[in-house]
Amino acid sequence: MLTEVVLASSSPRRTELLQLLGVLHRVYSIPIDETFNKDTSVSSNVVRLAVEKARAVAEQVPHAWVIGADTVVVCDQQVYGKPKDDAAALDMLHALQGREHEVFSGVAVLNSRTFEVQSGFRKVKVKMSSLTESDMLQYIASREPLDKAGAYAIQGKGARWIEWIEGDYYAVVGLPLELTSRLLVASGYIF
Ligand SMILES: Cc1cn([C@H]2C[C@H](O)[C@@H](COP(=O)(O)OP(=O)(O)OP(=O)(O)O)O2)c(=O)[nH]c1=O
Repeated sequence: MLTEVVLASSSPRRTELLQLLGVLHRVYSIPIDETFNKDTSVSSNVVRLAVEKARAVAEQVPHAWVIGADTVVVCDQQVYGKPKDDAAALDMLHALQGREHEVFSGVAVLNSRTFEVQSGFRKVKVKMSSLTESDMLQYIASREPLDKAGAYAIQGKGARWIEWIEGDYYAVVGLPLELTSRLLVASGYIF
């Protein structure tokens, strides 16, 4: 019998999104090495990292559904995670502005009693409008880009420059909710 849901994430957005579903949970995050493996696809990397985040927590928490997730932005075969500083954020915004790119979000639900895993990913196309140099510098000065993959937040001030998306909005924010619900149900969670 599993007794609780644990979100293995330090992202305040992910806990807010999980709350939208009405899934009571606590947050417990253990940092892992998030280095991408260049020999495998982006989708398999985000799924692997989601599983690793969940597994690290599952080792400490018995009898839980442990949820892990990972989100990256891809443009021109370049993979963008969270920028390490302002200069990296500026480089990312330069690369993405005026272009279409893809957001990949992997999710894993791990049963910490059996270590059985349900996992998957969502890919979303996003079109960002053109930004001036001053738009980018002002946006970085707001600090919003610093903890976001691709250096923007669709759910924040970055929304000013999102022309359209094709796919699950919640996957861009960091937790695809339809997929997460499906994985929870497949793991025996009852809504
Ligand atoms: C593209 C985009 C990303 N993001 C966020 C979602 C994720 O929090 C972050 C990507 O980094 P992740 O490494 O996926 O997650 P994290 O470091 O924030 O949290 P943890 O690893 O502990 O789970 O970027 C947005 O909030 N809005 C957006 O529009």
